[in-house]
Amino acid sequence: MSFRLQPPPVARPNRCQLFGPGSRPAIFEKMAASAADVINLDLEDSVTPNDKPEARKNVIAAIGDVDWGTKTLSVRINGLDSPYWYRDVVDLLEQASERLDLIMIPKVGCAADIYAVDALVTSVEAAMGRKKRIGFEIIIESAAGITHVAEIAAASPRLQAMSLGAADFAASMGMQTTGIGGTQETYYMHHAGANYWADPWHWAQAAIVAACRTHGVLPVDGPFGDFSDDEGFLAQARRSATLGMVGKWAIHPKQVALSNSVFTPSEAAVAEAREILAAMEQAKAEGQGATVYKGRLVDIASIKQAEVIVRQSEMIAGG
Ligand SMILES: CC(C)(COP(=O)(O)OP(=O)(O)OC[C@H]1O[C@@H](n2cnc3c(N)ncnc32)[C@H](O)[C@@H]1OP(=O)(O)O)[C@@H](O)C(=O)NCCC(=O)NCCSC(=O)C[C@H](O)C(=O)O
Ligand SMILES: [Mg+2]
Repeated sequence: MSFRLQPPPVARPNRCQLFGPGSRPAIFEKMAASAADVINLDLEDSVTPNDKPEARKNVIAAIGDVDWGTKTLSVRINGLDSPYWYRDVVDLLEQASERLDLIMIPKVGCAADIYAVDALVTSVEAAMGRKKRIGFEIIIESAAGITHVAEIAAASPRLQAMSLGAADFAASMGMQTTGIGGTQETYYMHHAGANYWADPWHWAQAAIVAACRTHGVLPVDGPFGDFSDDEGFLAQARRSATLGMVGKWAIHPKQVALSNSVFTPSEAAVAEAREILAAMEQAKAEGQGATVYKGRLVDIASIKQAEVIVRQSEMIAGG
């Protein structure tokens, strides 16, 4: 470990973030009744320009009126390249109840984007005498965003989570696909007459996880567009979890249970992690830094790996 310790991220469950357009208030109660840990009411790309003012009003009313239980409640504002974002921030912080937890900033390209929103949020919060400090979550979904991901992760103490937005990311990168996440038919290796699919999102996810873990931010996988493909969603989510991401978006309610199933450590995984911790306690008592568990090496690093799983499960049980 470096002299600089890796800061822990905020301790709250973030296994699934369920999205819904702010222009569709009929689904807000259904979102609140879902098993998602985080609710994202959208003012950005799922809302047409004509509907933006009405969507803003719907969202502001729903923040106070709907019973969101213990969920983390987030609103995705419009991008800084639009004429809408400042009004989103001002109206939300002047009019919405203190139940609002987070603002999600889309299409972040550099740390200064977050600085700009932070300055406006800080000013309106102070002017309104708001007691609860709003947190931020952001989306990496452009070539600039992934290039500057490390400085973005360090940009504000308000920053709690960072997602990969596969659709805008693919567009910004000029990728030849209209798919949102998951396997891409044309991304494969060919060997001895057979095709082997590779994962075009892997490098961006790994960069996001590294930046987030360095700065104590939760790394989250974004949308999987084909909501009729459960197996495809599960495969994508399992890869993300294996890389260190803590959760995934749902763009349809049927994806919530899938996401929760992947990002909740299984009983077997937790039991094994506890056994590894016990085996290492025993090894320590015998003056050993390493031992054998089920025929494989476990050592001091294994303690940290096992603790990740136990901590996740305890935090989810407590949350
Ligand atoms: C995708 C949808 C438009 C589908 O809506 P619909 O046609 O109504 O679906 P169903 O008929 O299958 O709905 C079944 C029941 O579920 C309710 N419902 C639908 N959607 C939601 C929801 N999001 N939350 C809760 N409940 C929902 C329906 O009302 C039906 O209920 P009932 O009649 O009582 O059975 C729609 O799901 C939708 O709008 N999804 C969210 C879209 C969105 O927010 N997109 C933005 C995020 S993704 C993105 O922005 C890309 C990213 O930035 C990137 O760049 O990668
Ligand atoms: Mg997007």
